[in-house]
Amino acid sequence: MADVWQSSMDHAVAVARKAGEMVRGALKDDRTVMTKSSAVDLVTQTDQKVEQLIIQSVKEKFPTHRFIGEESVAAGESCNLTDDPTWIIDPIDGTTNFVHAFPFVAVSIGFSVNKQVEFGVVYSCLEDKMFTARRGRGAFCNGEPLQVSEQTDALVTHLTCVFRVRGAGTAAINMCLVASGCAEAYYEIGIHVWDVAAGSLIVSEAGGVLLDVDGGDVDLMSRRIVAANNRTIAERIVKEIESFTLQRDDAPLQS
Ligand SMILES: O=P(O)(O)O[C@H]1[C@H](O)[C@@H](O)[C@H](O)[C@@H](O)[C@@H]1O
Ligand SMILES: [Mg+2]
Repeated sequence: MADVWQSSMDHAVAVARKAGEMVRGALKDDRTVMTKSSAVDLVTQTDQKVEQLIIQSVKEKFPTHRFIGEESVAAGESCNLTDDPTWIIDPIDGTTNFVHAFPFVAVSIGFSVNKQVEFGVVYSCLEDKMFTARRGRGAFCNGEPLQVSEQTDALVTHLTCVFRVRGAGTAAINMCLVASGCAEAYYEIGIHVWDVAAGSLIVSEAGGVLLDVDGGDVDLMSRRIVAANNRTIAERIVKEIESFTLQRDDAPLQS
C-alpha cells in the first residue's frame, strides 16, 4: 500500500479510540434500545452517536472520502462500494452484547480503495485492544504482531455441531480471535460488509484464509464469510455447513 493511506489509518485508530471511550461511557448509563427489527437486530442511540462522531471527524480531515456506515445505510443511504476511498464503519459491532453489557463490543473501521480493503481497525472497547492491519504489511494488536494458530483441531467461533464452538457475539472480534490464534475459524451467513471489512484484512494479514461459504472467493457484499487459520480448515467448514443466499448489501434499493 502506498504510504499515502498512512495518515488515514492513523486517523482511523485515533477516532476508533475516541469512539470506544464513548461506548464505554454509554455502557454505564445509556443502553436503551431505540428500534428492534428482529430479536438480534437492535439499534441504540449510542450506535448512531458513535457513527456520527466517526463520520464527522473523518469528513473534516478527508472531505472527498466516501462512507458506508451501518446506521447511515439503515437510514436509507446506499451501500455501494466504488473505486473511491471509502470508510466502512460499524459503530458498535455487537450491539446486542452492548445492550446486555456482555463485555465484547467493538468499533470496526475498514477502508477500501478500488474496492480493495487497504486497512482495517477493530477496537475491542472493553478489552482495550486495538487490532490493526494494512494490506501487505501485517496485522497487529496493540502494536504486537498477530499470527493465526497452527492448530489442526479446530475451535470455531460460530455455530456448527462438528467443531468445538465459542462465540463472542461480534463478527469483528470473532475474526480478531482467529487472527490472534485463539480460535481456528469463524464463519457466518447474515453479516454485513461493515461487520467484516476490517476483520477480514486483519485475518488475512495474520496469515489466515478467507473463503465464501461455497468455497469460492470471499465477496464482502455477499453477507457470508469463512475465515480460518488455514485452507484445510476453511474447506472443512465449507463442506460441513449448509450454505444459503441472502440479499446482497449492494442490492438496488427497493422503491
Ligand atoms: O448488528 P451488529 O451488532 O453490528 O453486528 C452483529 C450482527 O448483526 C449479527 O448478525 C452477528 O451475529 C454478529 O456477529 C454481528 O457482529
Ligand atoms: Mg456489526
